[in-house]
Order: sequence, then structure tokens, then C-alpha cells
Amino acid sequence: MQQKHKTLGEFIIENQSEFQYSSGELSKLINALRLAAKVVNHEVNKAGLVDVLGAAGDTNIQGEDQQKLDVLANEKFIQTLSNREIVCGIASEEEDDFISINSNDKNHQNKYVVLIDPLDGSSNIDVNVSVGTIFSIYRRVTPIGTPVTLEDFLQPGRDQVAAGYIVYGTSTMLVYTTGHGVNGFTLNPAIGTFYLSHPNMEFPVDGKIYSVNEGNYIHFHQGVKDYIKYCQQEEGDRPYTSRYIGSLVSDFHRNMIKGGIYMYPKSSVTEQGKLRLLYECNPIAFLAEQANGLAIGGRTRVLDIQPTELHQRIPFFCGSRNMVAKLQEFLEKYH
Ligand SMILES: O=P(O)(O)OC[C@H]1O[C@](O)(COP(=O)(O)O)[C@@H](O)[C@@H]1O
Ligand SMILES: [Mg+2]
Ligand SMILES: [Mg+2]
Repeated sequence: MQQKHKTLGEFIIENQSEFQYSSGELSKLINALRLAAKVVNHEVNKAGLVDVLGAAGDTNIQGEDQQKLDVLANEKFIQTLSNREIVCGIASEEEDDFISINSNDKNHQNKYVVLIDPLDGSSNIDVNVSVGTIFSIYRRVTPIGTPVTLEDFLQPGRDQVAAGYIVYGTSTMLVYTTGHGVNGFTLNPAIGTFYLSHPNMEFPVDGKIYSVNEGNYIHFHQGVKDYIKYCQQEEGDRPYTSRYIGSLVSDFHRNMIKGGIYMYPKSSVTEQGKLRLLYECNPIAFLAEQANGLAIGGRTRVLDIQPTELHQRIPFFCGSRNMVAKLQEFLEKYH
């Protein structure tokens, strides 16, 4: 008899009470993200047929050429989150500054701010390789009914109340945590419903996959170079396999299922690293730790880093516990 998978809607309701602030608002927020994900998924799937390939002609605050799908996904998520009266502020990779959602309306009781990377893996959009969306959710720290401020967004990752991603790949999945483990839901495109397909996702403590853009190797810190060499040595269960999709969400997703480590080090080319702390590293680090993995930004636990800017970048290493610990040994050698 075909096992009946729980729908995302059923799962959210069943687990609502688990959430310390459970007032249904966070459930509404996850549901809104689910809705926007379906709209964006629809656009991604027919990307070659409609005019959403290629550059949009503008650059974002980080000087990156915005792809048409970056802009479209950004609009869809902001629209969906703003229209549902559930958030009081949004920050996005594609917006220079944070957006306040009528938060200075005294009647405005909304407590959550959302930080989002609307389209992750932009360099893969035009070549039909899997891409994603990443989200991070906090309770605001400033008083309700007053305008949200930068302070509401610059919270350390350990204070996230929820985080997750959507991967638009061979199937479309929504994977998230509210601090009670990580669960994955697969979209059945025929009926437009997400079903619980990957309950309690966990990183294997050891893995055999390393993911890094080796094209930057000569610019890496010696500790990182030594660890990559260690991965490639003929010894014990090594050499490991090199797999790099170039979409953080997709590389992370694979490594969480199979066991592996993702690395985007700082280098003489990207002095701070490339990935953004607030809407890439913090949410992925929260998921990693909830799935028994580790995430470090050089020598610091990512979730303990105190953010200082909306679009700040950090070096990022994340994955199976023993692999990240081994990398740390190599990094420590040069301190
Ligand atoms: O092409 P590079 O330098 O290896 O960078 C790839 C990394 O950059 C990213 O594309 C950055 O994310 P965006 O596409 O959201 O800007 C990651 O998804 C990916 O892991
Ligand atoms: Mg990204
Ligand atoms: Mg992006």
C-alpha cells in the first residue's frame, strides 16, 4: 500500500506547539514562503521558454549583475510576504537596504523579520543547473508598533527562530528548521502540494565529498590548501570525491544527504570570502547544526558571529562534523 506522506500544511499544524512563541504567525510565514516557492518554481521550470534568462541589466549593491530570475524571485517573495501581514521587515540580497513593512503602524503587531537570498546559484540559471532560495527568520528586537531598524536584522545567527531553503532541482524541495531538527518536503507538481519526504535530515558525521571552487586554489590560505591536499591523498578512505555545482543550496543539500564538506574560503581575490553572512551563511549554518553538522567562518562558529552590515561576507565552511573538525585542525596550524 503506497505510504501516505504528510503534507507540509499538516506538518506545520502538528508541530506548531513545539515552537516556543507559537501563535500561528510563524506557521503563516512558512506557508507564505511555500506559496512564493511554488510561483518561483513555475518560472524556473519554464525559464528557457519565457524571457527570464540572462541579465536584467542592473547591478545589486554588491556590484553583481542581477539576473532576470534574481529580480523576479525577489519580487515574488517580497510581494507574498508583504501582502500577508505577517512580517514587519524584509532584507534581501537584491535590495540595497532593508524594507519596512508598515511597521510603524501602532496596530501592526507583526513580530518577524525575514532575510532572503531570492535566487541562489545565479550563475547556473541560464545553463539549467539546479538553483535555490534561502531564508532566515528572526523575531524583531525593537518594540512592536515602532519602525523596524537595522538592529532587527543584525542579530547573531544563533537567535534565528527558523531557516531554510528551496532547491529547484530534479525535484523541488523545501527544507527547513524551527530549531527542532531539519525536515524536507518534496513538491508534487501535479497537485502543487509539498509532502514530507525527508523527515529528520542528518549529516553523516563523516563524508567523502569535498565541494570548493578549485579554480581559486592558488589564492587560498595555506591551511585550506593543506586540507584540500589531504582530501586528495591516497590514504585510508581517501581520496574523497570533488563535487561542486556552484549553487550553495544544491551543494549543501547533496552533502547533507551523502556526507561532505562545502568550502568558500577567503582568498587574495575575495578577501572576506564571497558568501553573505545574513541570508546565506546563517540560515545554512542553523540547518547544518540542527542536522548534526558544523559551520565555521574561519575560526568562529558562524552562528556566534555578531553581524555589522546587511550584506557582509565571511569565509564559510560547512558540513559533516568530522570533516569540518579536520579542516579546523589544518586552519589552526597557521594561527
Ligand atoms: O562561482 P563561484 O565563485 O564558485 O561562486 C559560487 C557560489 O556563489 C553563489 O552563487 C552565490 O550566491 P548567489 O548566486 O545568490 O549570488 C553560491 O550559490 C555559490 O556557492
Ligand atoms: Mg546565494
Ligand atoms: Mg542570490
